[in-house]
Amino acid sequence: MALTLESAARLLDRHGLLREIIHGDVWTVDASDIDNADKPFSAITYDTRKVEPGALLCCKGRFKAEYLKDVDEHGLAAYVAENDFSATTQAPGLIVDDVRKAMSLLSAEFYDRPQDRLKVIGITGTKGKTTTAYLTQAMLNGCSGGKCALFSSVDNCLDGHTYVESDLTTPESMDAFRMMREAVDNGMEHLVMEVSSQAYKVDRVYGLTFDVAAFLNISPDHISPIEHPTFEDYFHCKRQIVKNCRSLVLGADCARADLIRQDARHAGVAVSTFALDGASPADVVAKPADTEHSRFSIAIDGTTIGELSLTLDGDFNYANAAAAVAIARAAGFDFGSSQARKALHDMEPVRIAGRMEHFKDTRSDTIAIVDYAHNYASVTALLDYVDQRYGSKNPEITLITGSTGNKAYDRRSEIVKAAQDRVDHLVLTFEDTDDEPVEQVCEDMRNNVTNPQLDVKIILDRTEAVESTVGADRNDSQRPHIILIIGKGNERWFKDHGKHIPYEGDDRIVERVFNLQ
Ligand SMILES: CC(=O)N[C@H]1[C@@H](OP(=O)(O)OP(=O)(O)OC[C@H]2O[C@@H](n3ccc(=O)[nH]c3=O)[C@H](O)[C@@H]2O)O[C@H](CO)[C@@H](O)[C@@H]1O[C@H](C)C(=O)N[C@@H](C)C(=O)N[C@H](CCC(=O)O)C(=O)O
Ligand SMILES: Nc1ncnc2c1ncn2[C@@H]1O[C@H](COP(=O)(O)OP(=O)(O)OP(=O)(O)O)[C@@H](O)[C@H]1O
Repeated sequence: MALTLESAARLLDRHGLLREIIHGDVWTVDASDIDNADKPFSAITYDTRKVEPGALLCCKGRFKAEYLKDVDEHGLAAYVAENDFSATTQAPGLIVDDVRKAMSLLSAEFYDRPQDRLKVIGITGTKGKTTTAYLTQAMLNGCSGGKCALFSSVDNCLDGHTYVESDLTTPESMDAFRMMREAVDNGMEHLVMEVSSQAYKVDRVYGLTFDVAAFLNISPDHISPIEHPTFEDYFHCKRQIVKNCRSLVLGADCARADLIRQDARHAGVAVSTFALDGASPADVVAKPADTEHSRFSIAIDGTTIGELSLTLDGDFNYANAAAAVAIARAAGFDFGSSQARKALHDMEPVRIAGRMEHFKDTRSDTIAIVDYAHNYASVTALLDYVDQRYGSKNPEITLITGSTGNKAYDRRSEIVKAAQDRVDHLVLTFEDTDDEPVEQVCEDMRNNVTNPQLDVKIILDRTEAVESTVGADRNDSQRPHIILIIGKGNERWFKDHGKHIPYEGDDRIVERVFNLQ
């Protein structure tokens, strides 16, 4: 059904969000007092620069009245806001208590509730969201003939096969519902999406019920004045997914799993679990099938359904694969049938640019790994992998890392804490920032080093940091070398003072220096 001023007002009122409608001198809660209240809006936007005749505008975030300067000439039909802008526009205003919640509800209606036509899967957790989302999409795509869409922090995919770089982990609600509509129109039946803590903090998924939600793990991250003031707030935001789903998949080893189970009990939501073998008991378990940990078997309810060998290395990625199996099962996939082997097989080739990418030098015994680890949990997982896979060769390990400026301050100590007793050399370098000087971020990290044996260098220019470390002459060295370059993945830009600045990319620099291009 088309969205009109009348139906928008009714919807907002039903959700207790509508204060009043203001149009010139008219203040009312009855939309029929406003001319054209039954005329469908032609478009919906949160950006005045995109207003077209007949559009509904949501004024959210750090919106300023001055943005409304030309909107009447562009034909604005109405706006939704927490403030009265009748002094700046002649369009009627739906004045609400919370514009972000209003925007989510209105966008869903404007796009004709595409979520009702999709099986929607939401994945949250501190680490593994993107990987689990890709693995789940591969499996659901395989069993549905390519009908699974994806919203992730790397790419969005609205047709099962075309991947377009994304801006946010979880899109703004309006963008999410617009993309869901496009996915439905493209014939998609499933949507797998990452759900960040910010998504709940700023109501990007308000009113959305996930058919299946996954809560992978939780550890401190994203703590800063512009993200979450405390770990409690970060965790609280993520926990909202539990009461907004029909079925929950939970990492059996997730910290504070008991609290998440309580949330699920209170919400009447069924819980199933996944884990790596040897940890907590779980419904879906991944267990190494060889000593190299390059193959794992997957068991559901104690019965092995098959084995898989992922292109993505690392035990943690098999935990992510077990999560994907548990998610697909909760979404209704029948692993009891002969399809189980194919489902596991569908996950094997999944690669995610910039995650666990290995590069072998042809001239020395050196391996460089480009990965997206950037907090305590992921750096620990990465070093556990290095230990498990290469530890017997006693390699010399160098870690090249920075940490983001202006936010996630806890990472500066946590990355150092995870690495300082497990690597030989630490190279601190550029990472995304806003206006905080990168020198300061690197100095903060250096000040967290307490291991006097650790060789620490600051090389602010990231290209130089990677080039000089990867290109160092190692011909005389007795030990093999592992160089871990983390935190940027395959990103081809830096964020600096709110702008994207082109960057060659960690992976490409390694390929160039190793002569692999
Ligand atoms: C805190 C937050 O959620 N900020 C997001 C938000 O900003 P905002 O609403 O304040 O928007 P703004 O850019 O200040 O502008 C205010 C409004 O004025 C409008 N405008 C602006 C200019 C104009 O001429 N006319 C006009 O109408 C803008 O379209 C906007 O709607 O809306 C923007 C797009 O609409 C987002 O890009 C932006 O995310 C910022 C950039 C961001 O990076 N946030 C991070 C913290 C984030 O969300 N991260 C999470 C987690 C990542 C993880 O887990 O690793 C994520 O989900 O990505
Ligand atoms: N299950 C896991 N446990 C611990 N570390 C993991 C796990 N899965 C992935 N990692 C590590 O975290 C990094 C990021 O993985 P991924 O992108 O899948 O997580 P994410 O939750 O989407 O992260 P972010 O929120 O930072 O985008 C990987 O490069 C790897 O180092």
